[in-house]
Amino acid sequence: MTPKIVFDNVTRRFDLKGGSFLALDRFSLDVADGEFVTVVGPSGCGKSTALNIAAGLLKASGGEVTVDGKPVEGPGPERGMIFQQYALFPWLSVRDNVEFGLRIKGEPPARRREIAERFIDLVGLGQFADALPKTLSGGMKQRCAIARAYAVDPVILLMDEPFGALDALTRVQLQDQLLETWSRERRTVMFITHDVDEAVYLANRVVVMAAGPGRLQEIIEVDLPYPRTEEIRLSPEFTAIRNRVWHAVYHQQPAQSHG
Ligand SMILES: Nc1ncnc2c1ncn2[C@@H]1O[C@H](COP(=O)(O)OP(=O)(O)OP(=O)(O)O)[C@@H](O)[C@H]1O
Repeated sequence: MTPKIVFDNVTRRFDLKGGSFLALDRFSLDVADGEFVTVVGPSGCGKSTALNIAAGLLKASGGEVTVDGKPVEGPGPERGMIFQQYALFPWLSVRDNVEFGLRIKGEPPARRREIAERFIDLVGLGQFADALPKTLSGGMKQRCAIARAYAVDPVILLMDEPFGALDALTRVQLQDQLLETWSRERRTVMFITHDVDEAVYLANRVVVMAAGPGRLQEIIEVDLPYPRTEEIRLSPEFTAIRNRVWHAVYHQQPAQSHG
């Protein structure tokens, strides 16, 4: 089967005074349709750079990203992006935030409302549909951002540390909610995190990156069944995979020099 997203030797340099900085060096990865891939690695290893190139927010200096075989040339409605900072419109209610993308898509009002309600319920914000973002907790805002991203029906979700700013309990709840939504509304997900447990708990595969320059280090299969549960999280099998990922992230060899 053709992969959904292909990173083919993607390189990104940033211009600096007196030269350039290699942020991502020949990064290659295939993400299958419906797959949940998490990306971990030390700060500065190019995780966001890679994701932003796939989102079409940043251009590659070399190589390319394709989605369904077509080169990414800019943002597109089939790719939804969720950031750590919730990026909600503060003057719009939860419902209007979720409806926003549908409005741009040209959905008629009744249909917008119906879709928005479904996703607001799905993330457990049914009672807060009329609330403004400033009255919500961080976790609720992030659930609203997830509902908004899902509502426009992107086949791909690109998530950059979406739970990074949340407390541990809310984080675990949102992980379960995201997996539940993912299993119902099957999407291809690429999810950046600094949290090794989160990376293993969510993923089919964990992509470990290395810094200096940013590159692919190792891909680790997570051979654990879905639905993921607390039992799985506490199982020796989970711990074994977590330890492998931990080792790959925290005991990296320096890059081999290449001309
Ligand atoms: N616009 C830019 N100009 C110059 N350098 C940049 C720019 N954006 C990113 N970089 C550099 O590229 C490298 C990779 O950045 P990136 O944000 O992709 O890393 P990351 O792995 O997502 O890091 P973190 O985990 O800290 O968020 C970093 O060293 C960063 O300083």
